[in-house]
Amino acid sequence: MSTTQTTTPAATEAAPGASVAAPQPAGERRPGFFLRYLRKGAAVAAALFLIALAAACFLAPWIAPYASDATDFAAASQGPSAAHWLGTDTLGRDVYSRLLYGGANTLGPALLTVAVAFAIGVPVGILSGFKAGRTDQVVSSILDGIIAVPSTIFLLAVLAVFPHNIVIAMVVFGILISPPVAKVVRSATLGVRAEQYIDFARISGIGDLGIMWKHVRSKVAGVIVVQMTLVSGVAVVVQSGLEFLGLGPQPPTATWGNLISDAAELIHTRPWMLVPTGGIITLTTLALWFVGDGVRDSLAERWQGPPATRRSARARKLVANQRLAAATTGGGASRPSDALVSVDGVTVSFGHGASRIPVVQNVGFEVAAGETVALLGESGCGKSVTARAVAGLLPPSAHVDGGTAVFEGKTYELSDDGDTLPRGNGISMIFQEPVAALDPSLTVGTILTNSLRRHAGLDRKAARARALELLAQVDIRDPENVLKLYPHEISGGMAQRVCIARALAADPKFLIADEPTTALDVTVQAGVLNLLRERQALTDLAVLFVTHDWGVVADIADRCVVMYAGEVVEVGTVDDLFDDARHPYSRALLEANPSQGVPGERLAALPGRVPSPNAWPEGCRFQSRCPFATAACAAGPIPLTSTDDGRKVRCIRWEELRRDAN
Ligand SMILES: Nc1ncnc2c1ncn2[C@@H]1O[C@H](COP(=O)(O)OP(=O)(O)OP(=O)(O)O)[C@@H](O)[C@H]1O
Repeated sequence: MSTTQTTTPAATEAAPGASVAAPQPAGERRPGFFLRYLRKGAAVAAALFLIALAAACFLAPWIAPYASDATDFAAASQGPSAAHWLGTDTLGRDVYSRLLYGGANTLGPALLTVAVAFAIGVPVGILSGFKAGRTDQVVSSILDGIIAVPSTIFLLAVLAVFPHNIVIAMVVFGILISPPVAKVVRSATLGVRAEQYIDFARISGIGDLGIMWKHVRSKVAGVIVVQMTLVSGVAVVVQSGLEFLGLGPQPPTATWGNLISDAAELIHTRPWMLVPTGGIITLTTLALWFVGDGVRDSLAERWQGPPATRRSARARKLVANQRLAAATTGGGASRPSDALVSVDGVTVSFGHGASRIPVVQNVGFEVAAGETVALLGESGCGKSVTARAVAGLLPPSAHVDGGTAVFEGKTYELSDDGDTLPRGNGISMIFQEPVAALDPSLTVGTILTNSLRRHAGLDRKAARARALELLAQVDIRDPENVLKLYPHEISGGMAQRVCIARALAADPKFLIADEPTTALDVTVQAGVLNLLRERQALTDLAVLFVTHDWGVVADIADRCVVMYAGEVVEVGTVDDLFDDARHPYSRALLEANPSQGVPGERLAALPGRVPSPNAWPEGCRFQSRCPFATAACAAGPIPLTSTDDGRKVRCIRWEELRRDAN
């Protein structure tokens, strides 16, 4: 008897060696868009109503029981009957038939308004939100200027020039209503732009247009659909209002506005007339809104996954202990003489004008091919800002005030957008939240094959084959199955492996890893670090590893760059730092490291906190927390001194302190 074994997607993650990546429960696969929409009763009913209404209106000449202007004075002003389901008007015309004919005359121009508003508003909104900064400011000012135009007066002026031409009026209304649409789309785009998968796409070398098309469009689609339904409703109401005022097509042409106008004249004698004429507009508008909500929710559900989990403090402590033990057998590489990447003078500030504050100043480091350099320091020291400045992925509010990166002998001036950097097959990056770094609307297969087709120029079939290979290389079992999954359907550890696979797909020479294991479960972390080491050994990848975890440093790094309050305070090999840290901050950090603790003894704490960038003191920035600080430490800026043994330290007392300690 044969048995069939089923594996959950997360369980397909491999467990390399002893550092087993514990399987995590995967999310259930979600049904497709239409099935999700069909689960929403009100939205389905609304869509059916709108389809039936539109079909009936546009087929009115064939299905309406009477002609639009067929009069029957003998049956004038009657209520609903078998012959006239919604009654007749004062000329004996069938109200139901006129509603159908009027619907075609009303819905057509209203759809034109929507088409014009979105043809203008969507691209402008996406461009403005995505480019942000100066472009956004200019576009927003223009949009504000158009919004300030009193649209009703403008429409009346248009109708004065083109009397009763409701089509032109509604096209103009489409133009006038496009700025609010653009603003809503812009806001949604600004939110998407801040997502890590956009950074990931940028560091992969995808251009702005490609990112807007592949990653932004689908995320703002829900907002666009909701706006479309809202604008459609508004267009129907505005058009009917203009026709009600007698500014649209003249009687006997049937429009919903004209029908309401006729009914309003009989409000005292035959109030019933207002029910079908006003009711159809109300029902249409409501149905549009329900459809919009249903589409938006169905789109969003496609990539909504369970919230990301962070590992516990206890787990962090455990891994730090494990890794520190490993460090005692690890050897530190000496300072590289053949740096692949040489970063110098990185200075970044946030804010504008007088409130502009530097957060990173004059930071530099080198990384050789095959080397891992850890960028280390407490939270707020400027590690991520430095790493992002080098990758050209700073948020829009940040400004690069200076800095260069020499990469493979070529010098790049660092800039706010980093557009000139050799992204993709030069520099790549992986992030702290792996699931957030993967576009939730794309499957793992699409994410990887897009990257491969772009960078390696492979066709669809070859890209798929290479994607399978890459997944196998990052120790994912059953890659065939994983290719079909969405990011929310895989575990954090597997997502980080996919991110690494994607980063490696472009065959980069320099990988920036911004705390890539911090959000992962302790055992999964070890697997990811192993994987990075393996890939590095095979490809001679240079890695900048941002972390605040000495255990991780001991596990993976060759050298350390310790940062404090926006500047580098010490540079040395891992062994140098563990055996003979020279800056009091590095020493204090090591002493406060949980894995250094002696059982039964209180762990040394590092008192105080990193000063915020607007409160950096004159002189040594660590002075207020340093037990060895003297008046000289506050006298002026402390230089980063290179020592004879190839290390660097920013402390005027380091030699004296070292002598005292010995
Ligand atoms: N978007 C931002 N706007 C204003 N200030 C910011 C912004 N991002 C970072 N900063 C400031 O820049 C400084 C450096 O932050 P950064 O994130 O680089 O620190 P970090 O050492 O990487 O810390 P963590 O480990 O917590 O990420 C901090 O003072 C922080 O408050």
